Amino acid sequence: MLKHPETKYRPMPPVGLKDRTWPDQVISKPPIWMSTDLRDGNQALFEPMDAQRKMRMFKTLCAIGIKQIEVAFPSASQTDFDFVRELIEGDHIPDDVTIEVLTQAREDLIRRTFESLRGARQAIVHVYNATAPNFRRIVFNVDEAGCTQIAVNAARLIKQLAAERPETRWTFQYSPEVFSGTELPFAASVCNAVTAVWQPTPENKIIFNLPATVEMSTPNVYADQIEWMHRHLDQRDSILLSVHPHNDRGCAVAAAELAVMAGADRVEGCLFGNGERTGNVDLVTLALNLYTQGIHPGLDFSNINAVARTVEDCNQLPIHPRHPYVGDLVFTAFSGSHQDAIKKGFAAQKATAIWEVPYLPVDPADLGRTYDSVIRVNSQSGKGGIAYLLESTYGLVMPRRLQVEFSGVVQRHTDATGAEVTAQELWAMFNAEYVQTDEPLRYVAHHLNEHGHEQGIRLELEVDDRRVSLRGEGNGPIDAAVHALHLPLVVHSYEERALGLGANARAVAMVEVAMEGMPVSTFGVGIDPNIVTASIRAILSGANRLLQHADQAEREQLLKGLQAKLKAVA
Ligand SMILES: CC(=O)SCCNC(=O)CCNC(=O)[C@H](O)C(C)(C)COP(=O)(O)OP(=O)(O)OC[C@H]1O[C@@H](n2cnc3c(N)ncnc32)[C@H](O)[C@@H]1OP(=O)(O)O
Ligand SMILES: CC(C)C(=O)C(=O)O
Repeated sequence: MLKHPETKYRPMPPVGLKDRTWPDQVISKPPIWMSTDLRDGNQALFEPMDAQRKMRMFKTLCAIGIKQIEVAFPSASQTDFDFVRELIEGDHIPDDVTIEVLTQAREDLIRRTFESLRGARQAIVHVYNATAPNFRRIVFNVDEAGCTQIAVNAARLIKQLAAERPETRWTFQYSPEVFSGTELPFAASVCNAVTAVWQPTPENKIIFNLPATVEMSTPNVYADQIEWMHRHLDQRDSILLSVHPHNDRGCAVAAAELAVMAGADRVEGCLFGNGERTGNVDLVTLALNLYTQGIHPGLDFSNINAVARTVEDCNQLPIHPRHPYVGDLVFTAFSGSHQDAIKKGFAAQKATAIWEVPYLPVDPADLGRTYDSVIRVNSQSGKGGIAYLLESTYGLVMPRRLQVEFSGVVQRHTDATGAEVTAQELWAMFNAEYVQTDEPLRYVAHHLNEHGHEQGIRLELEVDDRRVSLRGEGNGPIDAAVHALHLPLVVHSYEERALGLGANARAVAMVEVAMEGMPVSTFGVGIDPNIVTASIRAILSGANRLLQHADQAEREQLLKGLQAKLKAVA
């Protein structure tokens, strides 16, 4: 990097449009979308698409609902020429779709381009020449008049060749290439010269496409450039004003949106932002940005993953996992406070039609994406995400204090491994930590009996590998089981819930227990088809976990009553 970049690079001058109106505009309808995936996108690939991939892309674009599709640069290669012929001769073009083709402003190329379009019902012929001063000087070695003449000559030839083929409904399009770096009065004067040749009417409009061939400025400057042209083009009511932003500064989406606010009627771009260098503007992001404002973009991304896989296959380029709306990770929250807010948001969402889930600008389901991947757990996660995964995957609804306790268990694991844990791994950890805790007390069976007003229980356990039978009484089965254990056990809370539905339903009981004389409480969990068995298992789980956390002296003290009982029954 240079210490003094000002010695090598010049800042883009502002347009100085003092009475600009675009900042106050609100986009209330979608622009006309034009896909250039098969042209600008295709020319930017390691390997341009073959005929099959081109056809797959074309059909996908049609299925999404794009009505103008730049299908080729027919004079550039036989593949491109043949593809246009196949579309026309194979009758692959839906009636409401217009194909477009690009050509340089050169006679031989324009003639070849028209040849490729023979027999088309309707077509847009798109011609360009670069108008920026460095192109005039370095590439073409022409002055302004010479540059204008290239455009005018091409416009004349196109008009003439179209008139010779009246069976096709023609639309003409002209791009002053590198508009973003062209002096505005000159850009307008070239366009107006082309208008004078093509003589459009409001019923038979022409298209002027103003490309940010290289994105050179902040998007507000591009918006000023577009508004300036919008005001200075002759016969504006006979012109569709189109933009073609590239993404060199990473602002193409913003530039396109501001350009539409500034008067553009049409946007050219590619799906997921493919295209030369940093890409063309991403049509999917633009469309879904509109959608999240409550404006239907007229494009269908209700199965966005399928579109993404097709585009990746056609382009042989991967889509970034953080790409807006479509990336694998864009509906995923790892961090705890996000997970907590999303979990609460989903619950609150059931009561309202307007989408309000925090952190999610769009309902993933609208794009055919599932909630499964919304919340993922790693060391940045909190109890909300863990609880969400166990609830959404296994139907386990944990009391808040159990969520807090279990998230400590998960946190120790994720801190140690540094890895993400799946819902299946969480469930296994939960079972190992709570449900399968049977040391030193292992449940074998129980038998209930009535003792007057009291509930009696005979509890069959294995204690340190010894089978024992303990009796207790209480005001219910849980109380009776606690008494049977002869442990100084206090039950702080008890919750039971169903896991699953119908014949496969099981009960889950969750108790918070403490030992008298010990400062800590902990949870025990039991799962069983029978609710009483689940509850007794939960008590044993809680007792075992307390005993495991006690030191040797505490453990002996706590087990004193039970040991005495065991001696007595031996
Ligand atoms: C910004 C964009 O994406 S524009 C689209 C760019 N896409 C492509 O270029 C892909 C397709 N193009 C090609 O395959 C080739 O350029 C072809 C087949 C069309 C033409 O190839 P060639 O005849 O070999 O010419 P080449 O591409 O090298 O062009 C150079 C000549 O065309 C002239 N030229 C370039 N663009 C234009 C234009 N838009 N209008 C008029 N003349 C032009 C140049 O000044 C140069 O002229 P010179 O030879 O007299 O100096
Ligand atoms: C031909 C034009 C529209 C182009 O692709 C560009 O300028 O980026």
